[in-house]
Amino acid sequence: MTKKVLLLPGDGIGIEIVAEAVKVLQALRNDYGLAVETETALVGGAAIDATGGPLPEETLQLAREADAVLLGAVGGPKWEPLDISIRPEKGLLGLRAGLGLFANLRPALLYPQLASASTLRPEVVAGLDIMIVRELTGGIYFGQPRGIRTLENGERQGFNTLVYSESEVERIGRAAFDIAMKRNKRVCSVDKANVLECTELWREVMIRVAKDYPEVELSHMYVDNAAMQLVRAPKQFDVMVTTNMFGDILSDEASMLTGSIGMLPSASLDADGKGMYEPIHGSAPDIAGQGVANPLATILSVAMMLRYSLGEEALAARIERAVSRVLDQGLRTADIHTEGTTRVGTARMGDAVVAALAD
Ligand SMILES: NC(=O)C1=CN([C@@H]2O[C@H](COP(=O)(O)OP(=O)(O)OC[C@H]3O[C@@H](n4cnc5c(N)ncnc54)[C@H](O)[C@@H]3O)[C@@H](O)[C@H]2O)C=CC1
Ligand SMILES: CC(C)CC(=O)C(=O)O
Ligand SMILES: [Mg+2]
Repeated sequence: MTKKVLLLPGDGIGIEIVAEAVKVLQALRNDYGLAVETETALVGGAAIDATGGPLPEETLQLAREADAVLLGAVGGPKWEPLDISIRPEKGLLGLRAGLGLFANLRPALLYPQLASASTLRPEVVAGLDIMIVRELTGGIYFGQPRGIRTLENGERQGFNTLVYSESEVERIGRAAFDIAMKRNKRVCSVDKANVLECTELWREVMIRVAKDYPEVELSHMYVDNAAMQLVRAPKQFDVMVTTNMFGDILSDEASMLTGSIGMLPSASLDADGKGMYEPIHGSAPDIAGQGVANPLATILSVAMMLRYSLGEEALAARIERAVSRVLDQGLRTADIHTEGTTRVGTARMGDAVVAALAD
């Protein structure tokens, strides 16, 4: 049966990188038997400009009806501060919550060809393969109350609330342990349980969940130490499970160990495996429109889509091999360019991946 994929390019480089991912999807449809049809809808700043709001009801409905969603990125200076293309009531966070996408998988995998592009020494990152499992629909990004209020003395005060219920922690814990069972059977839960009661509960629940996975070794780490350990000895980690905000920050950090934030894909899954797929980076207004953004994180997000939502493992592996192949050819966008390699733009990188699908 033909699967439906909803494309949400969004803003800034989102438009450029999704165009390259679409080339890959089209090649898989034309030449490799992928039964897929795509539709495109508005989200983020583009939707604000066209309809007055960042998440039109029609977009949410199309996303619900689709088998999977591919998102570029949203936001930009035009819609900041307090970027309304992202905020929980309706923007990107509203889309994630509206689809129930509580489990965000962010694999920090080093392609060996990019060892010299990593911020760490090649011997420290060789073989790096971490799966960051980030809780995506709770925590401080969603907690109530929130806002900016004026105190009696006239001073203004900003406030946000970190909230997790046991069931929210348990389901993300189970997602992380299930993934660990298919990997090296080690989960490191990252919290700040020495200061925040909310994450004291998080730790308790993780310990409880671990009892159902006797083969998996559970460890705990405070987030400040985890941030340091990631740049000291990242290969100590297999699966890291953490809160929405900590996972947001740690995954951007981990991306640089793989060469660039332009290399990290992600899958955001609901309880039934339906998902939205997106690079972990944002709309990169500083390079938008220049044709230099790295499309590989988005193309690798298509591979995750094929694996997790469309049941096409062989085609997912084909994309990942193609990415490896273009790196073998020495092709690099500016963010991963190193001496002796060939600098290419966004479109040429996308075309090269399409050509390498045949290998
Ligand atoms: N999922 C989403 O839609 C996200 C949206 N944002 C939004 O994006 C906008 C920009 O946010 P920033 O904090 O600047 O984060 P960003 O991730 O957009 O950019 C950070 C830095 O990484 C570079 N970069 C990002 N992706 C790249 C790629 N594919 N190739 C080469 N270089 C790349 C950018 O040029 C920039 O120097 C903001 O409006 C923010 O709210 C931020 C993060 C995620
Ligand atoms: C809405 C933000 C949390 C976007 C972001 O930075 C991310 O998901 O990585
Ligand atoms: Mg982020």
